[in-house]
Amino acid sequence: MLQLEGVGKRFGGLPALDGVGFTVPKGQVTALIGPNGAGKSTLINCISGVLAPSAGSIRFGQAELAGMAPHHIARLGIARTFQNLKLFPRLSVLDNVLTGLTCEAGRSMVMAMLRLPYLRHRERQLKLRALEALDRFGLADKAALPVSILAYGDKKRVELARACVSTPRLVLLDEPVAGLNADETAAVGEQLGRLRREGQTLLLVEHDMELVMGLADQVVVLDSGRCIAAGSPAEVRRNPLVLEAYLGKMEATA
Ligand SMILES: Nc1ncnc2c1ncn2[C@@H]1O[C@H](COP(=O)(O)OP(=O)(O)OP(=O)(O)O)[C@@H](O)[C@H]1O
Repeated sequence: MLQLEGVGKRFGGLPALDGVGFTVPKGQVTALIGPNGAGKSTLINCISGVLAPSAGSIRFGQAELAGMAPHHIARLGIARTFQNLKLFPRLSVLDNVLTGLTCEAGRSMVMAMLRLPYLRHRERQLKLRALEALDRFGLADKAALPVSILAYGDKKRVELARACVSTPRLVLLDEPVAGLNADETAAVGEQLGRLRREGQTLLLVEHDMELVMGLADQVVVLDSGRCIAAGSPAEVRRNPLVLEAYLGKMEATA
């Protein structure tokens, strides 16, 4: 579904990504792991169009994503969450989730000004979908609240609902449980597990190894901008390069 080949990204001459290549198969969960500064967020930003890669190819079906604008990439069916939340603090929870449907709603802006009955019906449909998405992530009772008053864990779930509301072909998740307590992590893990069972293709960046190992079909390991391993969770877990580069470091700091 998503195919990366030789992806590179330089910041002021320094390589953050160097020749990264792997495939994200349809209907599977691919986890991207690696120590701090390995280049995981940079890669997610290159795939979603926030950054243009300096080299290589990122193919999504027939489309080449490298250098494409984020809104074009979103329109192809790729949604994402952010490591540092990017919600609209002045909007309600429901309206934040509705922004995940702008690709579908935007086309009818001019018609919306005409207040045609069809459009009022369409608006209701979009609201219903947003409410359904909130319900799936256990937030239906908070729909009308300003998002700014929500606890951090709830805000993370609003981002997930916004990413999933458009039923995207691929969801990119940048550290969905970072900063959550054990109960909140378990709840999000359960919700991601449900998405997986429903056949949602996910590319997940996460430091929580328990979540990664329980959820991923394939694990890709980055270290200093390079892909050093890829395989099933069991294969990656016993790969000496990974143990040295990543898990070893974690144990050393534990
Ligand atoms: N906008 C930027 N300008 C300059 N350097 C950057 C920029 N963004 C990232 N980098 C550098 O690129 C490298 C990769 O960073 P990145 O945030 O992608 O790593 P990461 O694997 O996501 O780390 P973490 O797990 O801590 O989030 C780091 O050395 C970082 O300092």
